[in-house]
Amino acid sequence: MLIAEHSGERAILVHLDGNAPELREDPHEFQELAVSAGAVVASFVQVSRHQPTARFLIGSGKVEELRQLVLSEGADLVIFNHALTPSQERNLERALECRVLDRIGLILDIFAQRAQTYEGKLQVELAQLEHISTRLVRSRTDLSRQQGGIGLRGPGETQLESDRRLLRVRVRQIKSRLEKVRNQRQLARRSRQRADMPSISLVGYTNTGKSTLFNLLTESQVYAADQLFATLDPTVRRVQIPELGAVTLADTVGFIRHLPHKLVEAFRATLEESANADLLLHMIDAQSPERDEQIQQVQNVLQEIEADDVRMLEVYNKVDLLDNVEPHIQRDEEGKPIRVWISAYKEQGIGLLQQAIAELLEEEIYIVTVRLSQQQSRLRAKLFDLNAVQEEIHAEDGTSVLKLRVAKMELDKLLSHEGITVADFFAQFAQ
Ligand SMILES: Nc1nc2c(ncn2[C@@H]2O[C@H](COP(=O)(O)OP(=O)(O)OP(=O)(O)O)[C@@H](O)[C@H]2O)c(=O)[nH]1
Ligand SMILES: [Mg+2]
Repeated sequence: MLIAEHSGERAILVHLDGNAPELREDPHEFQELAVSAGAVVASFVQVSRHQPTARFLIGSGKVEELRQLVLSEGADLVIFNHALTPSQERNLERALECRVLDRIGLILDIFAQRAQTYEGKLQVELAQLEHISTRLVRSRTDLSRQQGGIGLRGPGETQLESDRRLLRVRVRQIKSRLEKVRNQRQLARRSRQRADMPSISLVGYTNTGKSTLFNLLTESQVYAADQLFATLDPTVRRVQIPELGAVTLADTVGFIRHLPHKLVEAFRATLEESANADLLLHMIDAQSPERDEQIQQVQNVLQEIEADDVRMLEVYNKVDLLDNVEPHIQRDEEGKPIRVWISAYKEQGIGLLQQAIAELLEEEIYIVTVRLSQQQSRLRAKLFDLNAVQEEIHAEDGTSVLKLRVAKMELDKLLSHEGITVADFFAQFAQ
């Protein structure tokens, strides 16, 4: 299943044209996926087939053509740009005498190659095992039907039984390990929240430039490349936004259309970081011919992970490749930034982006200096409990001057417990 082990394998790509929704994949993206997995494209075959067949997905005449092509090209594997059922995959492998991979297997393979962290690796392995296990179950049914079942509990089936048992054990093991890692990550997230820094998550279709922007803003060196799914593991860094202060910025895995459901499941936990962010930066490749479709795909996934109600700023990237578009901020009727046009690569419009981020997040936090007397020691203690105090200066007259930076919601809650309105608090204490 893994292409990784022998990168540079020669692959024949098969893409079906058709009207059915599951056939509406992008042939260009398919090539990029295959290359991202390390395959050498020996041949690209476009098959027009309005009614995919159950046995092979494609017609048997086409299967024969493909078999010839496998021979003449000396191909190592044939990759389909669509989901194959386990039995289609097996029928094709037999007929073509060659390894066959479907779209899900291909994406899983790329994920397996890219995963860096312990958690990422576990997630991919889980998705792969689950992908394999459906295939094992089906082959057992096929086998018993073929052999009539009676007296045929031969070694084949025993092997399958024990394979399945091993799979189940491994799946359980991975799930419990994942649970542990996730608990740790949640703790880390809580402590970030306690530090009371607004959090920003970069989301978007794969290859739109998220990591390029991340590196630029955080002055770090996350892997950015002209490959699909260059980033798999979320990276979180602290960065200073002028006019705003410190925030956390997370780079995340890129999305893709028809992301296999198993993978959305597997990466749910990491993507959920995005659902907890104060602001999403939705990176968009402004010059992609597939731009609108990609935006829609990302919206769908955001909905699935329940992050669609998080405040969002669209970042139209790669303006350097567009004619007649300069970096700028687009605003809604109320004047709120909704879209920023930039080039992360050429470092154009970055100041505008930071400005738009500051404007959007400023609404969420108070940054204010207050002077409290000794009578307000209780209030002072509560502000410290909230981690709202960035700096304290004790004045000679016994008052203390506090530099506050606090989420609006949290301060509102605290003050209402204390029986003070926000307006009164500012009127009495703000400097
Ligand atoms: N021309 C141009 N290319 C860009 C720009 N920003 C990024 N790129 C290129 O786009 C490609 C993808 O960039 P990445 O930053 O890896 O994209 P990503 O969104 O992190 O991709 P995944 O991690 O795969 O989701 C790289 O080749 C970048 O050099 C830009 O503003 N202009
Ligand atoms: Mg990336």
